[in-house]
Formats: sequence, C-alpha cells, structure tokens
Amino acid sequence: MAIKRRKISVIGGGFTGATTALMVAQKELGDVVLVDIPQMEGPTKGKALDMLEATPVIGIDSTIIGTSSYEDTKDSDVVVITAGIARKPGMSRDDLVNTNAGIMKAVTKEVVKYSPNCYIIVLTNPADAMTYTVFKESGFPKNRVMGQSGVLDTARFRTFVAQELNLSVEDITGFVLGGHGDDMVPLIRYSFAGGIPLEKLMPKERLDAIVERTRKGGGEIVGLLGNGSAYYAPAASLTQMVEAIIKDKKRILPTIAYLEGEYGYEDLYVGVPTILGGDGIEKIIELDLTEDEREALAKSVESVRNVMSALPE
Ligand SMILES: NC(=O)c1ccc[n+]([C@@H]2O[C@H](COP(=O)([O-])OP(=O)(O)OC[C@H]3O[C@@H](n4cnc5c(N)ncnc54)[C@H](O)[C@@H]3O)[C@@H](O)[C@H]2O)c1
Ligand SMILES: O=C(O)C[C@H](O)C(=O)O
Repeated sequence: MAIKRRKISVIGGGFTGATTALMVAQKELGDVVLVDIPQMEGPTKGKALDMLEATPVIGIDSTIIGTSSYEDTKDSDVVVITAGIARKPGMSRDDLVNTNAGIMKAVTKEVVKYSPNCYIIVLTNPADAMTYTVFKESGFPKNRVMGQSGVLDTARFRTFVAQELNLSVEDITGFVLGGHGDDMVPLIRYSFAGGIPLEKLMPKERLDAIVERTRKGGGEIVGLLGNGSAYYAPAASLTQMVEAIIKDKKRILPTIAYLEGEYGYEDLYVGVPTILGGDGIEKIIELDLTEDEREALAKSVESVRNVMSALPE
C-alpha cells in the first residue's frame, strides 16, 4: 500500500489557528486543514490559499485548505483546537469559560465523528478546563487528549532567562508545572543553562522577577496588542507538540494531561511533565517536589478546580 502523508486539522482559523497551520506546513509535518464557522468560510479559504501559494517559495509540498465542513477533516492524525474567543485587556482567561466550553463541545462532536482515531491538542482558554471538556465529550482515552500551556510558558521563561544572562535560548531549559494561569509554578530547581543550575548563575531576586514575568506573560502580550492575545509563540508551541506526535519523538514536554493520582490529584487536567510521542501522552513524569513547590502546585490546582466548577453541565 502506498505511504500517505499525515493529516493535521486545525479548528479555528483565527490568529493562533492560521499561524499554527502555516508553521505545521512549513515543517512538512503533513497536509493541513484549517476549519472555521460557516460565516468565516471566505476568510478561512483565503488564508489557506494564501499560505498554499507560499509553498513553492518556501519549498514544501504540504497542502493547506480552508473550510467550514468537518468532512474535510476526515481521518486526521492530529487535530488542534484553537476555536473560541480570546481575552481582551482587563479580562482573565477564566472569563472565557462559558462561551468556550460550549464551542469545545460542538467542535469535539464533529472532530470525533470524522476522525475517531486522532490525537487532540487543545489550545483554547481556559486551557486546563477546556481540555477536560474535550476529553469528556470525546470519550477518547486520556493519552489522546491533551492541552498546550507548558511549552509556551516555558518558552517565555527561557526567553527572559536568555535575555538576562545574554546566552543562547537553546541552552536554557525550564519547567513549568500547574494550570495555565497567573499562579502557574515555574520549577527553578529543574531549570538550567547548559546544564548549570540557574540558581548558580543569577541572584535570587532576578530569578524571582523572571518567574513573576513568566506567570503574567500572557497578560503582558494582551496589554500590548490591545485586541487579542499572543499567537506566534502559542503556534510555535503547538507545532512542537504536533511534531513530537507525528514523528514519534518521545520528547519530554510539559503538557496539560489527565491526572489519575499523579502528584496526588484525580480527575483533573493540569500541566505536568510528560513524554510526548507517537501514542500521544505516553507517560507522565512525577518529580519530587519540595514543601514550597507542593504548596504552589496546590494553589494552582485550586484555581483550575474553581474554573472547572463553573463549567456548564
Ligand atoms: N493555551 C494557550 O497557551 C493559549 C495561547 C494563545 C491563545 N489561547 C486561546 O486560544 C483561543 C484562540 O485564540 P485566537 O487568538 O486564535 O483567537 P481568534 O479570535 O483570532 O480566533 C478564534 C477563531 O475561532 C473561530 N471559532 C469560533 N467558534 C468556532 C467554532 N464553533 N468552530 C470553529 N471555529 C470557531 C472564530 O471564528 C475565530 O476565527 C482563545 O481562547 C485564546 O485565549 C490559548
Ligand atoms: O493570555 C492569554 O489570554 C492567551 C494565552 O493563554 C497566553 O498565555 O498567551
């Protein structure tokens, strides 16, 4: 049988969705289908056609189509969900819960109908609760439904550390645990520059300031943009997760994953270190936490649970 190209569908053709479609295509991870609501069909087709017309220049053979019909997503290998509303200045991600939960349910029904074997990555905010909603609606096993937050939060942390130390971003590693909110938990003890613990390279006050900026990183961009939220770094983060699955890379990446006792929590989606490969979340890695880190994680989990309690039935 002929070997087929992979198929990646991106639901929501707005800022994050369209940027993800382009980044995924640029890496030739597969053919891309960008989906939006019928009222947005023209602009979605237009964006996809514009991207397709860039492929000869870039030198890639991925196809990109825009559509409002889920039939076009049939037999996707990976589906990325970015559909929904984004926050504006003065709002928290949690203010989006009601509108976006309804959208998650509607979208998931269609995704599952046409791609019963796919892996789903959720970006829509509030991301932990939205990933939980998609998981429940899909009926998929937990390894096939995950959310994006930690790759982005860690990328922000790595950027700020690299700037501070005037080092390559490539040499900085970090870890962010917990929910995708302002009380996320950057784990300094597990963060390094070229293998050297960050605590040995920077005074505590500077590290604390970077942690604080990372926690509020989404809000910093929302404040600057004025009418929407970040999309380049979120799309790059999604693309890294798609690549880890499509290429079975077995990367250690922070992922919003379903917990069944790990870190002491049950029936909850929250950010934890995972191994991401050809079977989605192949493993959750449990790190030893200090008392302070455990408390910080508990606070972040409490915020996620609060949002979940506002989820419509
Ligand atoms: N988890 C993260 O790290 C992270 C990062 C960035 C953005 N986000 C979230 O991602 C979401 C999208 O952000 P954006 O900047 O792309 O917003 P956007 O407004 O640019 O795009 C959203 C798109 O979703 C579409 N949409 C709405 N309902 C739909 C439905 N039922 N089916 C298909 N498409 C539908 C809209 O028409 C729009 O084109 C927001 O909730 C935002 O908060 C999360
Ligand atoms: O902050 C937001 O509302 C968008 C996203 O979650 C981000 O962190 O950039």
